[in-house]
Amino acid sequence: MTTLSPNPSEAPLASETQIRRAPKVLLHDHLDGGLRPATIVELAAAQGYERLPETDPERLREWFREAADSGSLVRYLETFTHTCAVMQSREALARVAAECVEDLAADGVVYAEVRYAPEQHLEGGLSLEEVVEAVNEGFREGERRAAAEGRRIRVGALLTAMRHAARALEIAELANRYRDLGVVGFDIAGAEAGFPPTRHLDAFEFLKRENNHFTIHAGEAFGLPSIWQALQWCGADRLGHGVRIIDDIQVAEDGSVKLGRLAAYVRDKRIPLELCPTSNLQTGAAASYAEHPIGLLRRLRFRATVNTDNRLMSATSMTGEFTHLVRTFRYTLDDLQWFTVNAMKSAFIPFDERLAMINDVIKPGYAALRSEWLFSHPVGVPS
Ligand SMILES: O=c1[nH]cnc2c1ncn2[C@@H]1O[C@H](CO)[C@@H](O)[C@H]1O
Ligand SMILES: [Zn+2]
Repeated sequence: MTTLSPNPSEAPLASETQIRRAPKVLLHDHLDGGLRPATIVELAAAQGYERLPETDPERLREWFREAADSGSLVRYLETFTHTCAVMQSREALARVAAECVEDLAADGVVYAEVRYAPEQHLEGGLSLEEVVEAVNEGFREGERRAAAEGRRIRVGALLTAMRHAARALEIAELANRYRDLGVVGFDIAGAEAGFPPTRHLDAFEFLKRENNHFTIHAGEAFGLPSIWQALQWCGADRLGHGVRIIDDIQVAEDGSVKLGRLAAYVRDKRIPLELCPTSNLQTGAAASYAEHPIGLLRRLRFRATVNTDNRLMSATSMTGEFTHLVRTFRYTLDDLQWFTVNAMKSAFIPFDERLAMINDVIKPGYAALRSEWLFSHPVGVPS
């Protein structure tokens, strides 16, 4: 008896090599959370920054992972002092941005929205505009280097305002000014508890009047009220994390599920959730991969996406995140394609470009991987 196709109920799990080669889309990645450790060490030495906790790149890599693994978002965020410290000149910003794109392309990411807070890069005397232009220049350089290596990637910038500060309107205006110049949207980040998104209502109202796009970090360290405000007061297009929407979902002992009004709204309106599993384990938003709400949210068909958040602090990559999920939830290539298409549908670039990415890049990429088993054995011989 020959097998015509893999039994769907036993579809093979994606291997790590397949996952790396699969086209991936990343919506939530911080530029200042993804530096190469060797670059931090070099930039610090060149700039005379003497406060790095380690000067050996491998020890520094480990220091970031450990320091970020505290169970608290506030402690996690303290580690960014060192990355931001070395990102204060045009050259440093362009270099970090170019390397970011190269690293994402090598990981098989075909489209990414990378965010950073321009207001955190002014200590060397740059203006907000110069910061944005330096990062854009780096992104374009990274795309060219990736193309020269035979890798295709497109990267858009999201400008973040820090929620404890008071510059959100200014940063939103900056995002709007650079809208057709490499910046695709706006975000707020930083410590969540005590800094509700409604503090920055003027920025969100401005962007809505301009028909512009924004996401809001909400429902990570703080729960449903933060998600509710981000959506119903501020009008966010997407939720950065949003993982705590789980607090509004009840699963009974017989397995039946009841959604509260907010969770139902999020699912019905197809609000994208920028989930970042490893980051959530570090900040205490989830106890383990197995208990991470992404399993349930995927089953309930929320618009769930998979993201890295901070590749340095979380010692991760898109391949790493997908690999953890495949091992934990036994996801197949079909599941990974589902997350990827969800992410591409939720990107802030124009609809026709999203559609072309889905139909001409993502689906053919997964189809090629899925069909490999056909060519792994001679005709007439059972696989
Ligand atoms: O998971 C997160 N939650 C909230 N804020 C974050 C997270 N990761 C990074 N940042 C903050 O965003 C700034 C701009 O990139 C970073 O400097 C960090 O303070
Ligand atoms: Zn984040």
